[in-house]
Amino acid sequence: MRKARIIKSIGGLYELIDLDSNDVIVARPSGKLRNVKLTEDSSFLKQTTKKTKLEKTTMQISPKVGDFVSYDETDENHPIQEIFERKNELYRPDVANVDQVLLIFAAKNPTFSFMLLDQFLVLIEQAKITPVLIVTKIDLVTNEELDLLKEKLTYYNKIGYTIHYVNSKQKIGFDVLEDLFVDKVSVLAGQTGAGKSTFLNALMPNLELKTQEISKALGRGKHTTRHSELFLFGGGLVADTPGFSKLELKFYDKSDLKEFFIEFRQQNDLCRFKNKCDHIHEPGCYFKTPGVMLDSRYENYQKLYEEIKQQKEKY
Ligand SMILES: Nc1nc2c(ncn2[C@@H]2O[C@H](COP(=O)(O)OP(=O)(O)OP(=O)(O)O)[C@@H](O)[C@H]2O)c(=O)[nH]1
Ligand SMILES: [Zn+2]
Repeated sequence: MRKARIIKSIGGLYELIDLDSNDVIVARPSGKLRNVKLTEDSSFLKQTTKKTKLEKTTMQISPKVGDFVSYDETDENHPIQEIFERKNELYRPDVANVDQVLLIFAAKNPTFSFMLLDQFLVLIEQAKITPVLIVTKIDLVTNEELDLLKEKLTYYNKIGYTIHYVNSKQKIGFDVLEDLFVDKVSVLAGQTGAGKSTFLNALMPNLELKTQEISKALGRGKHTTRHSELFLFGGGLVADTPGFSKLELKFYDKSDLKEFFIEFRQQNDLCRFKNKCDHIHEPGCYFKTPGVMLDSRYENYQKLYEEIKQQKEKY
C-alpha cells in the first residue's frame, strides 16, 4: 500500500501524486473504499452529528481532490483503499485539506473594502484555513494613501495575519513570495478584477507555469461541471478555481460569530465576561474599549452580528 494525494478527478477516475515517488498515478476507488474512519475532531463529523455524542465513527465519504489516500500499487487499477482524515474541506472549489487561501485585494480598482476583508476572514476561519492577504495594485495609489492603508492593516498583522504588498505589473514585492506556494495547497480568492491572474502571472518566470495553465488555473476554461483540479505551482498545488465567490455567512446563532474574529478568541480572558460575552452590548466589555480593536473591524463585527440576528428573526 502506498500513500498519495488526489489532484484531479475525471469521471470516476482519479489522478494521484504518490507522496514518496512524486509519480502521477491514475486510480479508481475500490469497492472496499466504503468504510472510512473519521476521528472525533473532524469538521465533517461535527457538522453532521452536532448534537450526538461523538465517537470514532465509520461512515461513507467519496474521495475528492486534495484528499490523502492509500492505494494498492500491485493492482493495475491502483484502487484507492482508504481516505485519510481531512483537516478541512471546501465545496466551491471542491477541495479537501487546503493549507491557505490567498486573499487578493486591490489597493484601488476595485476600492479596498474592509467589510469585504472581514467577511472573507470569517469565512476562511470558519473553514479552518489560514488566510494570507495579498494587496495588489499598490502602484495605483499615492504613497500617502498606501501608508494609510498599511497603517490600518497593521492591526491585522498584530492579530496574526500575514500581509504582502505587490505591484504585479512591475513585479514589485515578489522577492519575498518565492516560497509562498511551497508544499502547500492554495486557493485564491478575491473580487473580480482584484488581480488574481495577473498576480499568478507575475510569479510565473520563477515558477514556470505556462500561460495556458494560468487561465485554466483560474477557471477561464470551459468548466461545465463542478469538477476541480489542483495544478503544480511554485513547489505546491493551486486550485483551478477561486474560492468563496459567494460571501454568505451562515450561522445558527449570532453568538457563534465571535469564534471567527480571532482576536476575541485570543484575548478572551481580557474580557471580564469571558465566554458569556458577545462583545456587543455588554457594558464594560474589554473589546469596546477605544483603541483595543480597529474601529472599522469592530463596526463590521457589530453589523454582521445584527445581520445574523435579523436573519434569524425572520423565521
Ligand atoms: N496597475 C496595476 N494593475 C494591475 C495589477 N494587478 C492587476 N492589474 C490589472 O487589473 C485588471 C484585473 O486583473 P486580473 O488579474 O484580470 O484580475 P482577476 O482577479 O483575475 O479578475 P477575475 O478574473 O475577473 O476574477 C487587469 O487589467 C490587470 O492588468 C497591479 O499590480 N497594478
Ligand atoms: Zn466582551
